[in-house]
Amino acid sequence: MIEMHDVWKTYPNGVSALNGINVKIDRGEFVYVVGPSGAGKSTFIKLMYREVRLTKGRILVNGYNLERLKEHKIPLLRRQIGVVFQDFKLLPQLTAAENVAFAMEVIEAPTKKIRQRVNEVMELVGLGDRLNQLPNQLSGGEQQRVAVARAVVNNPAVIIADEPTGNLDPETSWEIMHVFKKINDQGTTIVMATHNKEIVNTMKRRVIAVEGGRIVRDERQGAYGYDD
Ligand SMILES: Nc1ncnc2c1ncn2[C@@H]1O[C@H](COP(=O)(O)OP(=O)(O)OP(=O)(O)O)[C@@H](O)[C@H]1O
Repeated sequence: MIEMHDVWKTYPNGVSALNGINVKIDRGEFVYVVGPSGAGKSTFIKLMYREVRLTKGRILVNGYNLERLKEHKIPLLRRQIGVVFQDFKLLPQLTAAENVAFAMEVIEAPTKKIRQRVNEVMELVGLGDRLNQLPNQLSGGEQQRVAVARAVVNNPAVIIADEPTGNLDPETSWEIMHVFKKINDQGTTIVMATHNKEIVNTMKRRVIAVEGGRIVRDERQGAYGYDD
């Protein structure tokens, strides 16, 4: 599903964010990426959807070699990857349902299919009764559910989430995690960078720890492993 072979990333300012990453993530896995601030977690996951370009090495995502990928094929790659951010990134002038529908409109899905699928994923995230609210009429947890619905609406093979519970209180964080678990149970691969110790320690999934741009730990049923 996702393979990195000796991947290095140096930013234009000279910061060496990743220093020789080797990893293989299989279809259907649920992977936490942990590590201290500035360790390279965001860089690691941004490489997976080509938000960041590597300096050296090779990355394969669902059969696509990311460095060889022609510009016009990038939408094809992105369709197979759903992304969830810490700050939700919803379009403020669109309703919850319209935010989710937008992700299908850009791939030119038929209108009828959009309506049906939007209802389905809004139910999946537990917001079947909030379709017409604007983001600022929703709580943080509800906004993140909309963002998760938007990420899954095109049936991606993988969801990449960067600190998705970072702005949420503990109870709301757990509600969001249950949504991610449900999506993973349906076969979608999930890669999540997080500082949430309690969630990582309770869920007991694969944990990849990054420090100084290197993978220092990779455990099947791992623990968070840091004090913060
Ligand atoms: N666009 C950029 N330009 C230059 N340096 C960057 C850029 N993005 C990240 N860095 C640097 O790369 C290193 C790794 O950053 P990254 O954001 O990947 O870490 P992180 O583990 O996700 O941190 P955090 O937990 O604080 O989000 C840091 O030294 C950071 O300052």
